[in-house]
Amino acid sequence: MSLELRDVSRTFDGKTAVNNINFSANPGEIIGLLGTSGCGKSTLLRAISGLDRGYDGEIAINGTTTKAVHEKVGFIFQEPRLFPWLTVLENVTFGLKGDKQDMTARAIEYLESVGLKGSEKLYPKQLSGGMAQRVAIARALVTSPEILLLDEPFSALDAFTKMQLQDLLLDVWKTHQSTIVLVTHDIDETTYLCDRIIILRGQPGEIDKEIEISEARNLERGSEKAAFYKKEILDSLDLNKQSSRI
Ligand SMILES: Nc1ncnc2c1ncn2[C@@H]1O[C@H](COP(=O)(O)OP(=O)(O)OP(=O)(O)O)[C@@H](O)[C@H]1O
Repeated sequence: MSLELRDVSRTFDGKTAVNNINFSANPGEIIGLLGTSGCGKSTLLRAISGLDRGYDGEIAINGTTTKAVHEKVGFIFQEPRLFPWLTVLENVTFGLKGDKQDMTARAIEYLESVGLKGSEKLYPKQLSGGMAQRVAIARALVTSPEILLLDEPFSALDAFTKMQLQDLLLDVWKTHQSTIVLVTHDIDETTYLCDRIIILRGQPGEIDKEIEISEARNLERGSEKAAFYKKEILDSLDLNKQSSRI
């Protein structure tokens, strides 16, 4: 599904958090939203998800303007937000409509696809951080979202688990081809995963730059080309003071 934001602004108690945001995502594209703390990244995701309707401007999903929570939009947060009293399997099937047996089979299939086969009966307190976030990914995917909104989904994880889950996300993306909007502070994550990176700056946050990764998902971690994009991003965020001193 495509996604388009037209002149989206959000004001809280007279203070503008994001101003005049315009961008679009084609079906199956992975868009990164990058910017320093407080520039309104999560505010934009909440508006796209329909959880917050207090914005100005328009958000169109597949060409249709909507302010409702769209059934084809899934959300993954920084913390897994699992119900502690439910098992892994019950967390994934929670709220699903339809035949219980079918839903259970579907949830098991998704748990398997995120590497959690055999963990269905565990409770959240028995899981590592990475396992819990895998459950959150399975729970988001089981509804077959066509637009997936990720708000710093891996930032609470150690570096190795983070890389494993980035690869897992790419695996599931290859199968489902969801359109993804990824909010992150991790520049390497954006160059590794995204087709385009939208850089927000300021308070209120505005789009400063859009960087297209022409070799999207063909940039190895640590490669020269990935470093080239990283420098471009750091420069545009004014986080490369050394280079301006030379
Ligand atoms: N519900 C709210 N009520 C009042 N102000 C809010 C609300 N939500 C966000 N804001 C304000 O909007 C601005 C943008 O916040 P937001 O959380 O979207 O930024 P962010 O870029 O996601 O930050 P971070 O990277 O630190 O998560 C901040 O000044 C924040 O205080």
